[in-house]
Amino acid sequence: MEKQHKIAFIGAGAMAEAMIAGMTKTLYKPNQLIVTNRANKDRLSYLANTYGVRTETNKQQAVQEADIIILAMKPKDVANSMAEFVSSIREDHLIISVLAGVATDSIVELAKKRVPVVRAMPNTSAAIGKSATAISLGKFANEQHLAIAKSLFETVGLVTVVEEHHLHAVTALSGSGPAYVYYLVEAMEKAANEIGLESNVAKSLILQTIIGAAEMLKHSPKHPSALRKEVTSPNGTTEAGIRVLEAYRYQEAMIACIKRAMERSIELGKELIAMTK
Ligand SMILES: NC(=O)C1=CN([C@@H]2O[C@H](COP(=O)(O)OP(=O)(O)OC[C@H]3O[C@@H](n4cnc5c(N)ncnc54)[C@H](O)[C@@H]3O)[C@@H](O)[C@H]2O)C=CC1
Ligand SMILES: O=C(O)[C@@H]1CCC=N1
Repeated sequence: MEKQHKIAFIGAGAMAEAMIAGMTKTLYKPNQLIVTNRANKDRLSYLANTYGVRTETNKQQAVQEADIIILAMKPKDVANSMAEFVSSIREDHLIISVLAGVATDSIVELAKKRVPVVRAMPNTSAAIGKSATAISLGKFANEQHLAIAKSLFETVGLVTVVEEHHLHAVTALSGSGPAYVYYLVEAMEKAANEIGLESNVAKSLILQTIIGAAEMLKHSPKHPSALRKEVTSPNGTTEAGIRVLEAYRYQEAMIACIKRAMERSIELGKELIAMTK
């Protein structure tokens, strides 16, 4: 039987919870997960009560007990956080970082050891096993570490392996991606309200429309633009609506959004390097 890894989460926010929710629904027993955060004990109690995971306020203790350390704090907090448990990091640990923008080399430097690091970019759909996660290896990580990280993230969705420099793009696209979809839904809900639909009716219609379109994208061999054209009758309602989106440069806005998110990922990595110099 495969070894049951003990996993210490350092950081217990939105992303950690999404992973914990997904992981405890599948391969992991709650007692394999030890969760720590900066100081919020109520948050730890909530996670213990909701998922049955163990919580720990002593990060050194959590790290010592674990085989895998998952870094899940904000990028700006990683240096201070790792300083709290650096003496407990061993070279036989596997560190998995989900931090946006932060290079594996920066994590190795903060660990002050030749420790294997896997950098991952999941998204919050991990909570329901639907994350799109990309991972890449740091300089001391090998194929075995990759396999461990891959199987961990496969419990919460799809996993793809990319070269590390591509993780900035991945972060902008699929790490932040759920927020772009939620933003669209928010706009659709506002519109529905303004054109007089009752909110419950609108919600279920919007939800089914998004799910239906996503399933079409998944199962149809057609390009998204072909699927769009099938909805767009000449001189019909969709064409009239899309003309407005074009006037507002909707596609250009989305492209600019994703490019700016990618730039921000690069900035976050550089800000950490500047902070730790
Ligand atoms: N929220 C998302 O959709 C995604 C987030 N990420 C990455 O995940 C990381 C966490 O993001 P969120 O969960 O959204 O943030 P969050 O703000 O919800 O959670 C951050 C957590 O870090 C903890 N923390 C801060 N300083 C600490 C310290 N010194 N020691 C231990 N814990 C400490 C906080 O107590 C909190 O539990 C970020 O680096 C982000 O780039 C990656 C993919 C998606
Ligand atoms: O907004 C952020 O920085 C994080 C990374 C990807 C999603 N949330």
